[in-house]
Amino acid sequence: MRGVWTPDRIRAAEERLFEAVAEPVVMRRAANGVALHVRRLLGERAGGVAGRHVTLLVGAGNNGGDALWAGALLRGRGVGVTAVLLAPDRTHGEGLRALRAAGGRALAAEGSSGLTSEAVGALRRGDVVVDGVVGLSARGGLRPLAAEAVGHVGAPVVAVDLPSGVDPATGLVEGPAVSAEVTVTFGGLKPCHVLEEGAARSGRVRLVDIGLIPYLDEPDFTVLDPEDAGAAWPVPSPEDDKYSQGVLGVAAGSASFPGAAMLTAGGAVRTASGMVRYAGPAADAVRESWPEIVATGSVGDTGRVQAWAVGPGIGTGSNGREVLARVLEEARPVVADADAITLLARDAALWDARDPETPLVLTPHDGEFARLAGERPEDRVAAARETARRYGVLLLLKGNSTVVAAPDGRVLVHPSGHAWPATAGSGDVLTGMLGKLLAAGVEPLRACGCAVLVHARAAEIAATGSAEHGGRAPRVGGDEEGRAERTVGAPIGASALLAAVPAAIREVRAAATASVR
Ligand SMILES: NC(=O)C1=CN([C@@H]2O[C@H](COP(=O)(O)OP(=O)(O)OC[C@H]3O[C@@H](n4cnc5c(N)ncnc54)[C@H](OP(=O)(O)O)[C@@H]3O)[C@@H](O)[C@H]2O)[C@@H](O)CC1
Ligand SMILES: [K+]
Repeated sequence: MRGVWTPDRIRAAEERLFEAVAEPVVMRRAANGVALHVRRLLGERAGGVAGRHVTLLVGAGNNGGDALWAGALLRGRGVGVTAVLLAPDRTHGEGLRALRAAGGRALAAEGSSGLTSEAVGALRRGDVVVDGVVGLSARGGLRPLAAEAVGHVGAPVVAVDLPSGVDPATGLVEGPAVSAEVTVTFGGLKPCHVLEEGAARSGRVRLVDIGLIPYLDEPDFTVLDPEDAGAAWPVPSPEDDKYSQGVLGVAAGSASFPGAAMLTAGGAVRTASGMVRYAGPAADAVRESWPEIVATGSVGDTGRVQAWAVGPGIGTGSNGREVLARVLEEARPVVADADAITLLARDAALWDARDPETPLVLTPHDGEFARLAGERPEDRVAAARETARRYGVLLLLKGNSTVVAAPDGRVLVHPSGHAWPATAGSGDVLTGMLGKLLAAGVEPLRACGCAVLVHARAAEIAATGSAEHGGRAPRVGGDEEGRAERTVGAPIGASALLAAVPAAIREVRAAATASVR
């Protein structure tokens, strides 16, 4: 599990650190980390370090200072280094002196009409480009000269702290921005590394210890790693029977639209052993697809369950409303998706059926969220947190970066880095998976985080066939640590995702086992 801190809180921790350790010492630590990861990337992409060429794109602040110091260190390893200075009269003085003393070159980016041809040549020549344009103090989209320079970068980029052009606090991008192969950040992750377009633009994020950790407070939110999901995933113990592992009730689909029922129920069956009961008009179709499910026609006939998954395909008319009200009255943990969210958004009386002490998880995409909150989410973390608090629910806001907020203010984010789950019926599978984790007694916020992570990984496995490669996706360029965007894949449907859920579970469980060795 990794913490994520807002830029303001990182800065506050930095202030406390600087009372104990001189600022230039901290900057040298940061630059050491940058130089290390540049060397690694040169090894991967240029086949070695000495004799290769690195271009630094340097802005006016300390972010540029980090890049210049890293350049000086790289000179010491025989790397040719050219710094392109976007603001020569405001460049970090000590960093520039260090680079020049080490034999690096520096040139002004701007000529009489935009970028000089020398600057363009340097940006094109680098085997790796270091992005030191702007870091934590970034405001708005890239300035025109910086934007023009970024447009000429063709080589793989190591971003210092964050990819320039990405808003540090939200991950949103306005106009041109750097797409990094590797982002080297300091002390703690920032929201831009895991949210919105920033997550994909950050590439592989590498955290460097600059001595900040003791000065950081509680993180603003956290990111689960595969080993966290693996450690929490329920598996039967020798004392277990089918009931003790948690029984899930599924109320989804209709006679004319049985697909939602089959996918939701399937998500539950593939997630954990134990038992799944189905209640609704698609009982025959569900029995046929999933003979292990006990299927009945209505919620009232279902028998005891430990949790409910309700909503996909139940409709938003009176039948759907009745099903949802009946499920809520049982005072068991509930995951409510799709039509159930629409019903809850427009019918305040439905909330009266709910026991406020019992966990209720809502899993909206942005459109459904707008029905609940009155507007589409902009700052997704703040929006999810506020809506979770207002309704007293766990709010799982689906998207490329999925945000899960608990009513007590805790937030988990899952940056999937790929969009393979964006396929019809995929949300139904997630609802079933999450319901089964709730039925098994997994703490609700963690259950949400685990379900989202495994669901996203299952989609990736289905799209790329990566489970056939020993659990690792085949990567373009042979980079085993590369991110999902560089994975070769083919579009999938939700049934393929569902079929890959066990492989994804095995993978996270293997990661958990490896991490305790
Ligand atoms: N404190 C420390 O010792 C440590 C700090 N560390 C490092 O320092 C970084 C923070 O440094 P920082 O605060 O100096 O600001 P920084 O992000 O470099 O940018 C400021 C300049 O950029 C400009 N600018 C703004 N927006 C822009 C845009 N959209 N497009 C283009 N330009 C834009 C703005 O220009 P102005 O508005 O003045 O014209 C301003 O002058 C942090 O990310 C980390 O790398 C590490 O070494 C650890 C120790
Ligand atoms: K940067």
